[in-house]
Amino acid sequence: MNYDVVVAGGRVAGSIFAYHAAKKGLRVIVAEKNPEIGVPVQCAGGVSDSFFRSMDIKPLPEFTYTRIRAAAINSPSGARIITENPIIRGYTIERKVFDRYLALRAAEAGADITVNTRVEGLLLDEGSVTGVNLRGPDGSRDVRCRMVIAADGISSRVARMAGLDTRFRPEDICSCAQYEMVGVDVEDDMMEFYFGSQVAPSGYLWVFPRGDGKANIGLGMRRRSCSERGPLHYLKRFTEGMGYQRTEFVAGAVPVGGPVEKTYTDGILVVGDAAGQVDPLTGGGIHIAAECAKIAADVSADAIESDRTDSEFLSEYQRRWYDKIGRNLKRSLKYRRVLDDLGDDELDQLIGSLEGKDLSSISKISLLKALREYPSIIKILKEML
Ligand SMILES: Cc1cc2nc3c(=O)[nH]c(=O)nc-3n(C[C@H](O)[C@H](O)[C@H](O)COP(=O)(O)OP(=O)(O)OC[C@H]3O[C@@H](n4cnc5c(N)ncnc54)[C@H](O)[C@@H]3O)c2cc1C
Repeated sequence: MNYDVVVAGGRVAGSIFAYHAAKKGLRVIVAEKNPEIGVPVQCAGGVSDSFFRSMDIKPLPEFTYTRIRAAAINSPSGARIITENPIIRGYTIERKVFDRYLALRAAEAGADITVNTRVEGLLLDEGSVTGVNLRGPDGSRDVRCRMVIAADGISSRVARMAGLDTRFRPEDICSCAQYEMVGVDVEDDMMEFYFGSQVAPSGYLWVFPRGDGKANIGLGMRRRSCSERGPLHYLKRFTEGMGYQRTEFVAGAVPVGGPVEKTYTDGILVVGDAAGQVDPLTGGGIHIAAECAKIAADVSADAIESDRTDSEFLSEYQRRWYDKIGRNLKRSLKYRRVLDDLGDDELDQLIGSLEGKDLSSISKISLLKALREYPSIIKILKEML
């Protein structure tokens, strides 16, 4: 069968693209190389209310664990700020179930889904995509299509096959390690974040509750040299002696250097982690991947309807997603770089000076006033605010 679009990758970006494209009447097939959608998990599962609102998805009990209302930020020496800012509100979710839910939703909208099937190559005619080569359990087959969506995760091979540069510099990749643990003493509605060179150098450690004493405890860090210890070392150190039981281990990498320069070319759009569409400060990518996938579906439908799958027409995708989230990603990258330069003492000063204050209502001026004894922190905040 011929398709309008072949999607490489069947997680958040791929399935949300497929859902919206199929709804618009496109013939779509999603090829996922793993035998099961959403497995292995590579996520802590924190998702904001705004994701569910903007994607018109109900936070169903089958994939949500706990309702999140607050976040605690812990400094190296133990100072602690708690924020109940509405942007924190959301859920912890089970990605295994959630990713499968998204794929089924796409299938119900009319997309074909095939697992255990890898996009192995692109079929090109004078530089334009005319199809893909798929490799699955029954061998290899060519599928004709008019467009390909590279939703194949960090450092997308599929986009690189089309000549796009989707590589990230090693210092812009956050390596993560996470345990699912039981018997954890954590409040069900609060995410905990820990900073400092002893806990997570050039990154942070998280504790995301899953209810009934279960939690995802993980950390992400950018390694600046090969001799530096990796995230697993710090994760073991943090959790050792706490008496919690480990029930799952997750490892993964997140691109945190901002998006790749070009996310389209003739017949191809790049979406999600593949395009570096991740918040560089938090490493959160679910909401951003989803927004960009929706935009990609709109542009693909227009391109196919007007028989214009050339690079010039598809540049509209980059313009639209950049308009929507480009500025936020740039600002987050700037914040991340500022935080990179903070030593433990400055983190202590910054977090300590805000302890006990209501962060959701604090104004920029009162924040700067409260910090007047710390000129170095004021300098940092002025860059951030
Ligand atoms: C440890 C960790 C914790 C995280 N926690 C959070 C969090 O709490 N909240 C949040 O918002 N974000 C979080 N993220 C980031 C988030 O998981 C990603 O941004 C998001 O999953 C990106 O989705 P995606 O669909 O773009 O890519 P991916 O999830 O990487 O999916 C790509 C898919 O493509 C498939 N694939 C690859 N190559 C091919 C091919 N050639 N053919 C077919 N299929 C292929 C892969 O098997 C995979 O299923 C976390 C990431 C990590 C590593």
